[in-house]
Parts: sequence; C-alpha cells; structure tokens
Amino acid sequence: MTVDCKICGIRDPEALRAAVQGRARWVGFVFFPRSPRSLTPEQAAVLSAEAAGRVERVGLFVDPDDALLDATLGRVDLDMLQLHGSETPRRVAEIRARWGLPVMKAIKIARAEDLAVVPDYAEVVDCILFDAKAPKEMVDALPGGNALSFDWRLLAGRSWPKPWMLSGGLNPENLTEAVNLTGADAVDVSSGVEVRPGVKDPARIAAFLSAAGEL
Ligand SMILES: O=C(O)c1ccccc1N[C@@H]1O[C@H](COP(=O)(O)O)[C@@H](O)[C@H]1O
Repeated sequence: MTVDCKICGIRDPEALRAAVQGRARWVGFVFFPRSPRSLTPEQAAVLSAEAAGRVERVGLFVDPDDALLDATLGRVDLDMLQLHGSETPRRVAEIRARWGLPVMKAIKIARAEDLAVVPDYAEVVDCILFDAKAPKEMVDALPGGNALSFDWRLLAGRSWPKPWMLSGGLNPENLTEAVNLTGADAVDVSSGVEVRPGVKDPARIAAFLSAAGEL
C-alpha cells in the first residue's frame, strides 16, 4: 500500500531536504501569522524555489482575503492551496476559480455529525483534508496544527467522492494505526515531526516517511 505524505509547516532548508530525501509528496508553507510555523512570502519564495520539481508545494491559509492571496501568490510559486479556516463552499469555489490552483479544504472533526458537510465541499474542492476539531476549552488552540487527533474510527469503512488526506496529531509512532483504521492513502503531519512548535526535526520527518513507506 502506498501512502502519500505531506510534511506541513516547513520553515528551513534542513526540514525541506529531509522531506525531499524521504520522498514526501507534498510540503506545506503556512501563511497564518498566529502560527509558530508562519512564513513571510519572501521566506517561502526561497524554500519554494528549492522545492520546485522535487516535491509539490502547498500554501496553507486560514480564511484568506483576496489581498493576502494576491500578495502571496504574486511572490511564491505554489502547486496547491490548503484552506484551513471557516471558508464556505462558495468561498472555496471562488478562490479555486480566481487563482486557478487545486484546492484542499480542511474539515474539522470531533464527532460523526461533523462529516455532514463533506458533500457540500466535495463539489468544489480537489481534495478533502480531515483534521481534528479543537475542543472549546482549548482557548489558545490554532485552527489546526494542535497535535490533536480525532476518533479515527469515524472514518473507518467510509468512502468519499474526492481524494482525501488524514491529519491531526499524527506522528511516526501512531501513523500505522491511523492508516489501518481509516484506510487513508494520504496523510498530513506538522506537530508530530517537531522538537517544539514551529521547529521541525529532520530525524522525525525521516522516521515518519519511513513508517509510511513500510505500510
Ligand atoms: O500547522 C499550523 O500551524 C496550522 C495553523 C493553522 C491551521 C492549520 C495548521 N496546520 C495543519 O493542521 C493539521 C494538523 O496538524 P498537526 O499534525 O496536528 O500539528 C495539518 O493538516 C496541518 O497542515
């Protein structure tokens, strides 16, 4: 079984190299200032140029306005947009049409009912990303990248009308169980391959990609 991996929150050349050497399919650059993984377009442009032709480059945004997308995409070459906020299906469709890039929309899951919106988004996206919904009590939670998992059994035996990725609290130690339970053939990780928020660990990136290669 092949499991394609995205390593998100890349901020330095060492992490990028570990992702490329381990044969990640995608790397993610975060454009959300509140995140410890956030990059300026200028910083991302350097990494994006180094990644070109070796790994697909995903730009992560949270409820971006047109000005942010214009400013970022005017400076950084990206292969896909990841929308990780509260974007409506209509806004997702608008972004996809206006900037002409494939779009992956995060759907945040805590319970079975949270999956009810999938058909609405499936009509307008290229890929669905299932991530954990942070509990309300977690006051300092980010819109994603919180090292939180959801109950993977919610996805067991389900099929979806579009390609999809699993994320939320994945790491080299739990990847096999997560994939076996959900049947995911693509996964996304950020916190689980870091030494602390915003600082990637090349050895953990290698371990994650190696675990994916052994599935
Ligand atoms: O990584 C971030 O800082 C981030 C910020 C805002 C929205 C999403 C973010 N990351 C995405 O969150 C999920 C889960 O990450 P983790 O592995 O649990 O840390 C993943 O899809 C990241 O791309």
